[in-house]
Formats: sequence, C-alpha cells, structure tokens
Amino acid sequence: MSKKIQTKKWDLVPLDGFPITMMDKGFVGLEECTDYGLDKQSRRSKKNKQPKKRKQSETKVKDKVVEVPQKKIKLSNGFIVETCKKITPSKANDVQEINQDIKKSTKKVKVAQVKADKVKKPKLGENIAKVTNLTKEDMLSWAEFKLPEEIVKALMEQGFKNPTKIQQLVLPAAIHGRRDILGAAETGSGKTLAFGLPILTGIMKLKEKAEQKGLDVYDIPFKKSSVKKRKEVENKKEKIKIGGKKSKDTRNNRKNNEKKVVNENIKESSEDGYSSGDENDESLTGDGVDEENNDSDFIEEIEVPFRKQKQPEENDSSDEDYVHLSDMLESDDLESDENDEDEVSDAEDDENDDNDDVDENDDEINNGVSDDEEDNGIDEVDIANGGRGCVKVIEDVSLPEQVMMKTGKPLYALILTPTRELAIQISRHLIAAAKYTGIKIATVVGGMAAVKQERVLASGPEIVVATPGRLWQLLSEGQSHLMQIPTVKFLAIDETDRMIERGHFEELQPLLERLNSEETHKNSRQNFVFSATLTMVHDLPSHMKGKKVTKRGKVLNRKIDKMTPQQKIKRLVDMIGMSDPKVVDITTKNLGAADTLTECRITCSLDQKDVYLFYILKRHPGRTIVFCNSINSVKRLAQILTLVKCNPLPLHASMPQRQRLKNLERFRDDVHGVLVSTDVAARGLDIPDVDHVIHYQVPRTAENYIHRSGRTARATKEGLTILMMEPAEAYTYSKLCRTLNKTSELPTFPVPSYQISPIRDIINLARELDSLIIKKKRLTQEQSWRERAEKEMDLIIDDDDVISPEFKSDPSIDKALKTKRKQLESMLARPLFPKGFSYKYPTLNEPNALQVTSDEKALEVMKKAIQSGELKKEKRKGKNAPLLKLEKIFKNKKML
Ligand SMILES: Nc1ncnc2c1ncn2[C@@H]1O[C@H](COP(=O)(O)OP(=O)(O)OP(=O)(O)O)[C@@H](O)[C@H]1O
Repeated sequence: MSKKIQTKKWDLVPLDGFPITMMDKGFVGLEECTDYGLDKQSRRSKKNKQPKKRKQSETKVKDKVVEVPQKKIKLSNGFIVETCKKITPSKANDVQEINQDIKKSTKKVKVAQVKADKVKKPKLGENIAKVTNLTKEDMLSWAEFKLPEEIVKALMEQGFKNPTKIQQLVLPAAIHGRRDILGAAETGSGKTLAFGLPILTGIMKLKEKAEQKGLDVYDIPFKKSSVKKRKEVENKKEKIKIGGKKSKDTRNNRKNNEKKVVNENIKESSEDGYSSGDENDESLTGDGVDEENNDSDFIEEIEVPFRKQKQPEENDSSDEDYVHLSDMLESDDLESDENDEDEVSDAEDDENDDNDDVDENDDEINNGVSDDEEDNGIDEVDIANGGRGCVKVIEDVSLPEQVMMKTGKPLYALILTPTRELAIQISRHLIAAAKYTGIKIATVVGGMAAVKQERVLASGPEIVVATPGRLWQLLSEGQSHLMQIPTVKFLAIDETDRMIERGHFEELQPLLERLNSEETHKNSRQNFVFSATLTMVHDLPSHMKGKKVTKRGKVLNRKIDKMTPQQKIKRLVDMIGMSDPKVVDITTKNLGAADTLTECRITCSLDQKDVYLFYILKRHPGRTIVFCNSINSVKRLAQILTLVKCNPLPLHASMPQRQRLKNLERFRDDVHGVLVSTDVAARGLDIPDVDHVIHYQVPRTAENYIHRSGRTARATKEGLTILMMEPAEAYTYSKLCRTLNKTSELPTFPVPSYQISPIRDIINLARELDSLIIKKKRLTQEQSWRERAEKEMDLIIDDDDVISPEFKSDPSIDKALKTKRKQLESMLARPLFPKGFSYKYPTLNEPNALQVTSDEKALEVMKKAIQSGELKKEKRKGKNAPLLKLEKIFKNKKML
C-alpha cells in the first residue's frame, strides 16, 4: 500500500454476515476511506481555488469535527484497523454539498431572475404598465358618474383619462338608473368597462349600505329604480282611481299630485338606486308633499344619439336601412310575445341551417383538408378535457337541491363569456379596475385545473367570470359559492349574440333557468348584455327557401322567413329575463366594425392563397392575425408558414389551454408576430397594436367577419383587414356583403404581379416539403402502431407481413427531404425584395402602377390605393362630364 494511501483516514466496515470461507483465507476486515484529503489546503489542486465563502463554510465544518481515531492496529495481511468514537464525515462530501449549495443558490438566483422577468411580463389581458402622468384633475370627465375614488384611482393609473363613448352613455343609466343595459358598440370600444364599472360600483355601494344599516347584504331588498318607479306610479294611479273625484279641476290636481308623488318617491329612494326595506315602505306611504322636482335621475335616462347624422357626401343609403336597437325595442314586434313564437323558432332553425349550408360550401374552400373536428361550435370542444368544454349537450342533469345559501361571502356578480381567453382577459381588466376596492374576481373556465378554481371559489370572490361549460360542471357538483347564483345582483353576458346561438352553449339555457328561478331575485338583478353584433341576422340559406320535397315525395311550400333583428333581440331579452332595458346602440352603418378600420380583399385562386399570404407577411411585416375556418386549415397553414420561416403561432380549440395562452402572450410580445387561429380568437380578445387581420378563408357569418376584423383598429387606433377570396367562395362573400349592407365590393389590395413569381417558387417548394414530411410521419406512425400492436397482442407475424426495412425508413423520402430543405433554405436566404428595387410595378389586382416605398405599411399602401381609385372614378366622371352635358342639351332640344 502506498504511503499516500496509508496517510488517509480509514473506517471499519462491519462484516456481519460475511462468508466465513473468506475469513479462512486471511480476510479479516474491510475499511472504507473516509477522508481522501481532497480539501487539504496544502494541496495544489484546482479545488483549492475555491471562493472565500466556500472556504469559510469548510472551516466551519472542520470546527465541528473534533473526534480523532483512537487506536491503529496493523494486521498481518497489511490491512490497518482503527477504531474511533465517531465517524468523521468526509470533507469531500462536504465540498460536494457546498458545491451543491452553491449550485442551488445560483439556480435559485436564476429562478428568481426568471421569475422576476416573468413578473415583469404582463399576462394576457393585463395592461402593459404605462407610466401615466395623469393627476386627479385630469380625471374630471369621470366625475359625473360618481364612481368610487378607488376605481377612479385605478383608471388613472391605467391612463384612462376619458370614458369611451359607450361608457359615457351606459354609466349614468347603469349606475344611477340601475337599468338593465342592452349595449351595442363597435369592436374595441371599451364595452368591458361599460359593464365592469357599474358592477364594481354597485358592489361597493351594496357593501357600504349593508355596513351603514347593519344589514346582511343578502337582506337588502334590491330594487331596480326603473321597476320601482313603474310600480309606484301604478300604485298611485290605482289609489287615485279609487278615491278620486271626477271633476275636471280635480283631475288636473290629480295629475299634478301624481307627478309630485313620482318625484317624491324617487327622491326618497336612495340616490344610488339601492334601497333598504325601510326606505321602500316609506316611499310607498308618501302622501305627495310638495317638493321641488330636483331629482330626475331615475325618471328618464340620458338621450342617446342613436342615429349617426348622414353626411351629405355619403351617397350610399346603407345607414338609412339600418335598424338600430332602439328602434327594435320600441317596435310592436317586441311587445307581442306569443304570436311570433313559431316564427322565432323557425328563424332559429334557419340560423343553424344557415351554418350547415355554409359548411357544405366550406368543404370546397378549405384547401382540400377535411375538417372533421370543425366547427359550428365544435371548435370549442376541449379534447384534452375529455370533450368537456363549451359545447356539451345537457341531458337530464339534476342539480343539487336549490337552497338559498348564505355563506357570509355573497356572490354579487356573474359574467359569462363564450371563450376561455376572453373570460381570462375580462377578469384581468376587472382586476385592474378593482385594484383598490378589495373586490375579488375569480375566473372559472375549462381546460384548467378545476381543483384550483374550486379553491379560489371557496375564498368567496364577489365576482365570477366564467365560460358556461365549466361553470355548469362546478354548479352540478354543488360548489357552495356558486349555489348563490340565483341571488346574484348583477349578470353580464358578453358577446351575447354568440352565447345564445342555438347549439353552441347548451349549458346556457339551464344556467339561465337557474338564474331566473326566483322571481324576486330575477326582478332585482341588474343585467348587462353586450356585443358589437347584437342585431345582425343572416340571410336564409338557399335550401331553406322556396319549396321542400319530403322523403315521401310530397312538395311543401315553406313559409320560412328570415329572423328579424327585432325577433332576435326579443328572444334575447326574454331568455335573460331583462326588464325595461336601456338601449345603448352606437353602432353605425359599419355594423359593429370600427370607423378606423380599413377593409380590402385579395381575389386569387385557392392554390395562390398561400403565396399571397406569404407576400403580405414578408412585404408588410407587422403584428398579424390570420383567421381560418377550421382547425385543420390552421394546422396546415402553420406548418407551411413554419417551413418558410414566418414563425407562426397556432391557436385552436384542440390545443392544450396552457399552450393557447402561451401563444397568445408570445404573439402579444412580438411586433412581427403571426397568429394563425380559428374563430376561437375572433371575439373580444384585446391584444394591443395588431396591424393586420387576414381572413384566409371567407368567414362563415357576417358576425365572424366583424369580430375577426375587430382584433385590429381597437381603441381609436387604425388597422387593416384583408379578406382572401377564391372563386368557390364567391357565394359566401356575396352573402357576407349583403348582410353587412355593403353597397360596393371591398376594394382590392394592390399586389405586384412580378413580385409574386419568386414567392410562388418558395411556397411550392415548401408545400412539396410539407407533403414529404406528412408522408414520413405517416410511415413512422404506421410502423410504430404495428410494432405496438404486435407487442400488446403477442402476435407472431408471417414473413410476408413483416415490413421490409427499406419501407420502414424509405431512404428516398429522407433524401428528398434533405435536398428540398437545403433548396428552400437557400431560396429563403436570398432577399425577397432586393434593395434598389424601384417599387414601381404593375399590379395584378390593380392594373395601374402604384408608387410604394420600401418601408411602407400595408395600411398606407391600401389607403393610397383607395385614394387613387377614388381619384380615377372622379377623373372618369370628369372626362364624361362634357359628353353628358352635350347629351343633356341634345335631349332638351329634342323635347322642344
Ligand atoms: N376609458 C378608456 N380609455 C382608454 N382606453 C380604454 C378605456 N376603456 C377601455 N379602454 C381600452 O380599450 C381597449 C378595448 O376595450 P374592450 O376590450 O373593452 O373593447 P370591446 O368593446 O369589449 O371590444 P370587443 O367588441 O372586441 O370585445 C382595451 O385595451 C381597454 O383597456
């Protein structure tokens, strides 16, 4: 044994159970080296160059070890046996531990850093922290709504100096009038806070009232002033009828009295529209003492400028034909209820069949990819969650017995949305506004752990923002906080038209039944119904019109009419249980699209769509959403765009929820991000500064067109939407234009024809590569499936059935893949739009040359094109003017 080894510290290893035979051969014992001396200061090893900190901790360890070996016995066979009271832990291990400690601490620092980075990054729906220099004085335009200070402070921090138009019109009626609201305004106009602020304010006032009066919130008789006002007037009328005299004079007096009583009662009701039981009683017994009519808050709401004044230069009459919500609610259509039941349900059928019809059509337009999962609501199915998502057929579900739950933490408000992302976004918008109020908001959506959501619900949040599927699930399981749903004081349904579409949210009907199960609570609940497309109705599909031949060959004359907007709204009001809703409709002839949106189209063959899309993405980079009609189209397009290095972020309903949110956040953080999505992202998503929305396929409904397009041009910003259309989509396109009251076609986006050919080569190559990849994938899948099946079933395969090795990994495919990949890489490495390029070109869609500078935005290009188109029209008119004049003179002469 070398000297080196001898100097080491050795420890005895017990030999219990060791074979005796070995002992016979002179084997007496075993020792283990407990100290390799790696930490010795004298040694010139790299390990000696340890940071100070490490050395310190080592010395500490050293200090701890005081035991030294007591006896050393050298055995005849050369082994050394030594005894010691305590085993000194190896310093080598210490070093290791220390190293681990250091690693751990650096890891911790890194994790903390990553966490800090994450903290800095706002989540979806969170406002990117702006530094606003707003002061309290700047917020004066909010003063008239008497919002609580805490809310104004939060709005100030977000830089919301003024209310948006819809907020301006909704807040007085909602906060002071406590009216139900039917709100329609263009996309991106701030509808979320138009219902969010009254809800937050209402909750704060309710809490305050309960505290002041020492009442339980549950016990506050919660009357809507509008309902109360009507009842009071009716009561008074009744009283006067019984006891009043018939003379003219007294009738006049009575009229005056009536007026006074109304005013007085209104004055007596609390200013905020919430009343305690005492107040209510007092008001009913009021004798009509003369008082000044100084509180007209609840008598009439602020007049809403419903109709946009027609500009003299506007020569289309679309706004004339446009029926506003206010017109609808005043119309007789809404007042009659029973007679039009059948018509309504027929019209509903049509709406559904309309979709079916388009589906048939759509099979031709989805690039030949079959859309099994698609859509008609199926887009909402959460496959990862066992199909449990927004679409579920409710059959004989018995809910736990309805009991009036008093958990001590009332559920004040329920907000329903059609998609999970929207629910999350709304929650975050409300959380930001409620920052200083202490109001808690919970999000209940599918695709995420239900347990977590249950835990949050157990803490008793005042507001729940939910999608119908998960909400119904938790309610069915008897979640105690949700059992208070029938007593909620506020209900908001965002994107309501989508929510009530038949076949889309089967859970909504039973949910509404549950919400409306108690008449008193239903009547006192304040309802908010919002969408940009509340009034839009579709044309009947062709197969629904005219005659129908039954299976037995009988010819039926169908009397199916298109659902009127009035019927649609009436159905909605009835379904939700609204009473005397205040209508705020500020949509214009654009039918829900923002005024700042520039619309255009690209007409090309189906085969060319990818080419034109690639051109737009490369030539005009910017934050772009590409909408497809089906999940399969999204997958295919995302694959092609990945191959041509556009870094697309796919988004569709069969993706895991986490990935969906991640992709949305990545998209938000990338100024050149490309989101390829189904209509799951069409509604409500508020991603700032989206430059372009591209409809890769003509959307199935006009609503979808409006909502998809509304992802750009938000909150007064400008944006561009491009509709890509191939010949087979012409019918859907014309239907879309009809529903949108378009009197002229969408203008064409200018694309230079000669710039397209190199791009076409790239796309063709990418497609070839894509089909090779799919082929290879299929082969691999098939092979692994066979192998698994063989294993599982313990099959013995005939020689004939064995896959030949060259078929297993087709070398020709691999080779072709390699070459094509290389080819594509080199093509992509070349500049697509070389410098020095004049940018003067004849365009395919716009035959006249256009001046485009290299860094021009697509929006600018389009605006120029529209302008030059207008100019040309004017010119043409100008050119023909003398001729027309002559013709007129000639005609006049003839007449004479
Ligand atoms: N008073 C305000 N001042 C400035 N910005 C506001 C104000 N209110 C809301 N916003 C911002 O406007 C944007 C659009 O708001 P919101 O998402 O509520 O629009 P929306 O009308 O619901 O749109 P959509 O119809 O697409 O759902 C959001 O980024 C929001 O933060």
